[in-house]
Amino acid sequence: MTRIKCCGMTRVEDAVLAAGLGVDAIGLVFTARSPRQLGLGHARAIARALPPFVTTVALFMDDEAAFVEEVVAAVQPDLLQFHGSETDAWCAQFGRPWLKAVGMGEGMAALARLREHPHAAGLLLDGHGLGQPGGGGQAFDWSLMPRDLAQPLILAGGLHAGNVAEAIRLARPWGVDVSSGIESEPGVKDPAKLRAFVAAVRGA
Ligand SMILES: O=C(O)c1ccccc1N[C@@H]1O[C@H](COP(=O)(O)O)[C@@H](O)[C@H]1O
Repeated sequence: MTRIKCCGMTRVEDAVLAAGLGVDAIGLVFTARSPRQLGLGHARAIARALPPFVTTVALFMDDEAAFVEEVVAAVQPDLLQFHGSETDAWCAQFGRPWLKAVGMGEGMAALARLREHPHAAGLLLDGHGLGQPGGGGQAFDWSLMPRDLAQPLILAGGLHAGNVAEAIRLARPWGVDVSSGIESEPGVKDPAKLRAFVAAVRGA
């Protein structure tokens, strides 16, 4: 069964709906390089509204270590997600499991970077280019998804209800991650798109 993460949640009701639909993980964005950035109190309210067995993921992009620690202390996320140029050793300092996002915008040239994060709990392959933020609905060539890495691979970038089944068929990921593909505008999730996305993954 393909796991589902819905990222960039900004409203309690959207996160609770996603959990009720069986979504496995909810992403909360803390980097200032996003229109979905949350304050600590807001993020805590969303995290506390979630039922057991739903993973909360805190997303950062080249943020200061002190800021990451502040978020960890206040929100107690289950998993961290790093989207910038963070090294394997830097990501390890928080004593929490993490996902390392790698932008696949450069195609084959990006594949080598996937091997630079052996201690990440999983690798998230996103459609953006090197140094660019995600969350913009940019897909990559799914046939580039490697088959020889030990870590779970999460497919992200430009997914929506209309293409996710084909993406799963081609890339065979451990999980999928979606943000803008279930929104009506940046940061505002659309319940109908969310339902359709979950149904498409379950039907794949
Ligand atoms: O969501 C954001 O605003 C964001 C900002 C900076 C880095 C990553 C971000 N989101 C991540 O981008 C991917 C794909 O998003 P989309 O589905 O293409 O809109 C996803 O992993 C989000 O976690």
